[in-house]
Amino acid sequence: MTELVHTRAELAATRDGLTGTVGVVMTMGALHSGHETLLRAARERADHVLVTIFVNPLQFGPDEDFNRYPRTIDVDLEICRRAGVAVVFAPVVTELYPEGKPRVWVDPGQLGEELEGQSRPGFFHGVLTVVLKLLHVTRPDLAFFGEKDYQQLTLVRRMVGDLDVPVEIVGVPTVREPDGLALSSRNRYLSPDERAAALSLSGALRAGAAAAAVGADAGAVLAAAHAAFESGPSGARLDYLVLTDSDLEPGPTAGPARMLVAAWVGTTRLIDNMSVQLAPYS
Ligand SMILES: Nc1ncnc2c1ncn2[C@@H]1O[C@H](COP(=O)(O)OP(=O)(O)OP(=O)(O)O)[C@@H](O)[C@H]1O
Ligand SMILES: CC(C)(CO)[C@@H](O)C(=O)[O-]
Ligand code: BAL
Repeated sequence: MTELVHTRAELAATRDGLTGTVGVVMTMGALHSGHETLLRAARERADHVLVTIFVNPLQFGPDEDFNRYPRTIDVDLEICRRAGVAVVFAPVVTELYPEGKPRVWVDPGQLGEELEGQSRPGFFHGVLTVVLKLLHVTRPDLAFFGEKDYQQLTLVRRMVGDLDVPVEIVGVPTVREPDGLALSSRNRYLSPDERAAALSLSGALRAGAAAAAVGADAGAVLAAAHAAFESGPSGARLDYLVLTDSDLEPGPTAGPARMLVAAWVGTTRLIDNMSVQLAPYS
């Protein structure tokens, strides 16, 4: 049975009653198969799975979609029940921020200002602040994050390392539609034409990965990805398309690397990323 709790006091009491290991999956709700994969991964590794559902106002800019973000709590609960989730913590905003915005925030450092942080100023300050708070109130042994939000996963790992937070962070590979589109709650904003245009993101990444697979160097990999984006379905406007090393440090590298893309499709901003293996320097 899945227990739904809304307050920190209820959560603390329920958490105290869980014996064995606890895995947390933090979400903003509007659950889809990507989230279900995280729930399964958590079930496999932990004795109990605790899910948080919270649309965190701190990570939304003034012109972003906080108000229209999909809220589907009944369906979300059913998904959690089917997945064997022990506890769902779904607080209202004032439960986590009783005095409005906190005075003290987590500073994500330089990487927090780049890529997503450059396009969404303050985004990672808001994400890391709420993640740290949710880690404190849920007290998990393990916390599961999707690679779909690769920069977020990287920064959460850095935060728990740099600030000595006693939790293991587990990354879960991106779940995609059969045609390559990464699952995302924001996909439900897309019209049929926009849904087609959204394939430009995964198409670019796949072209880059394919070039790397036949030995292209970093410059050629990036060029192949850009060319695929430009010649892909029309309607997507590129924000960034970059190649970094696996820790998101810039510069072409040999060995494991990461290609990341963000683009606007209509009024919806989508992100995606893929690992690419660059040939060793000869
Ligand atoms: N396709 C996916 N594959 C793997 N993990 C995912 C996928 N989509 C979301 N996640 C992970 O689920 C967790 C909760 O994400 P969130 O609730 O923001 O969903 P989302 O689909 O990323 O939403 P949005 O469209 O707003 O970005 C995050 O760790 C995120 O990386
Ligand atoms: C980690 C998170 C739940 C923090 O609000 C959010 O950024 C998300 O859903 O990826
Ligand atoms: N999926 C990351 C949370 C966000 O885009 O706000």
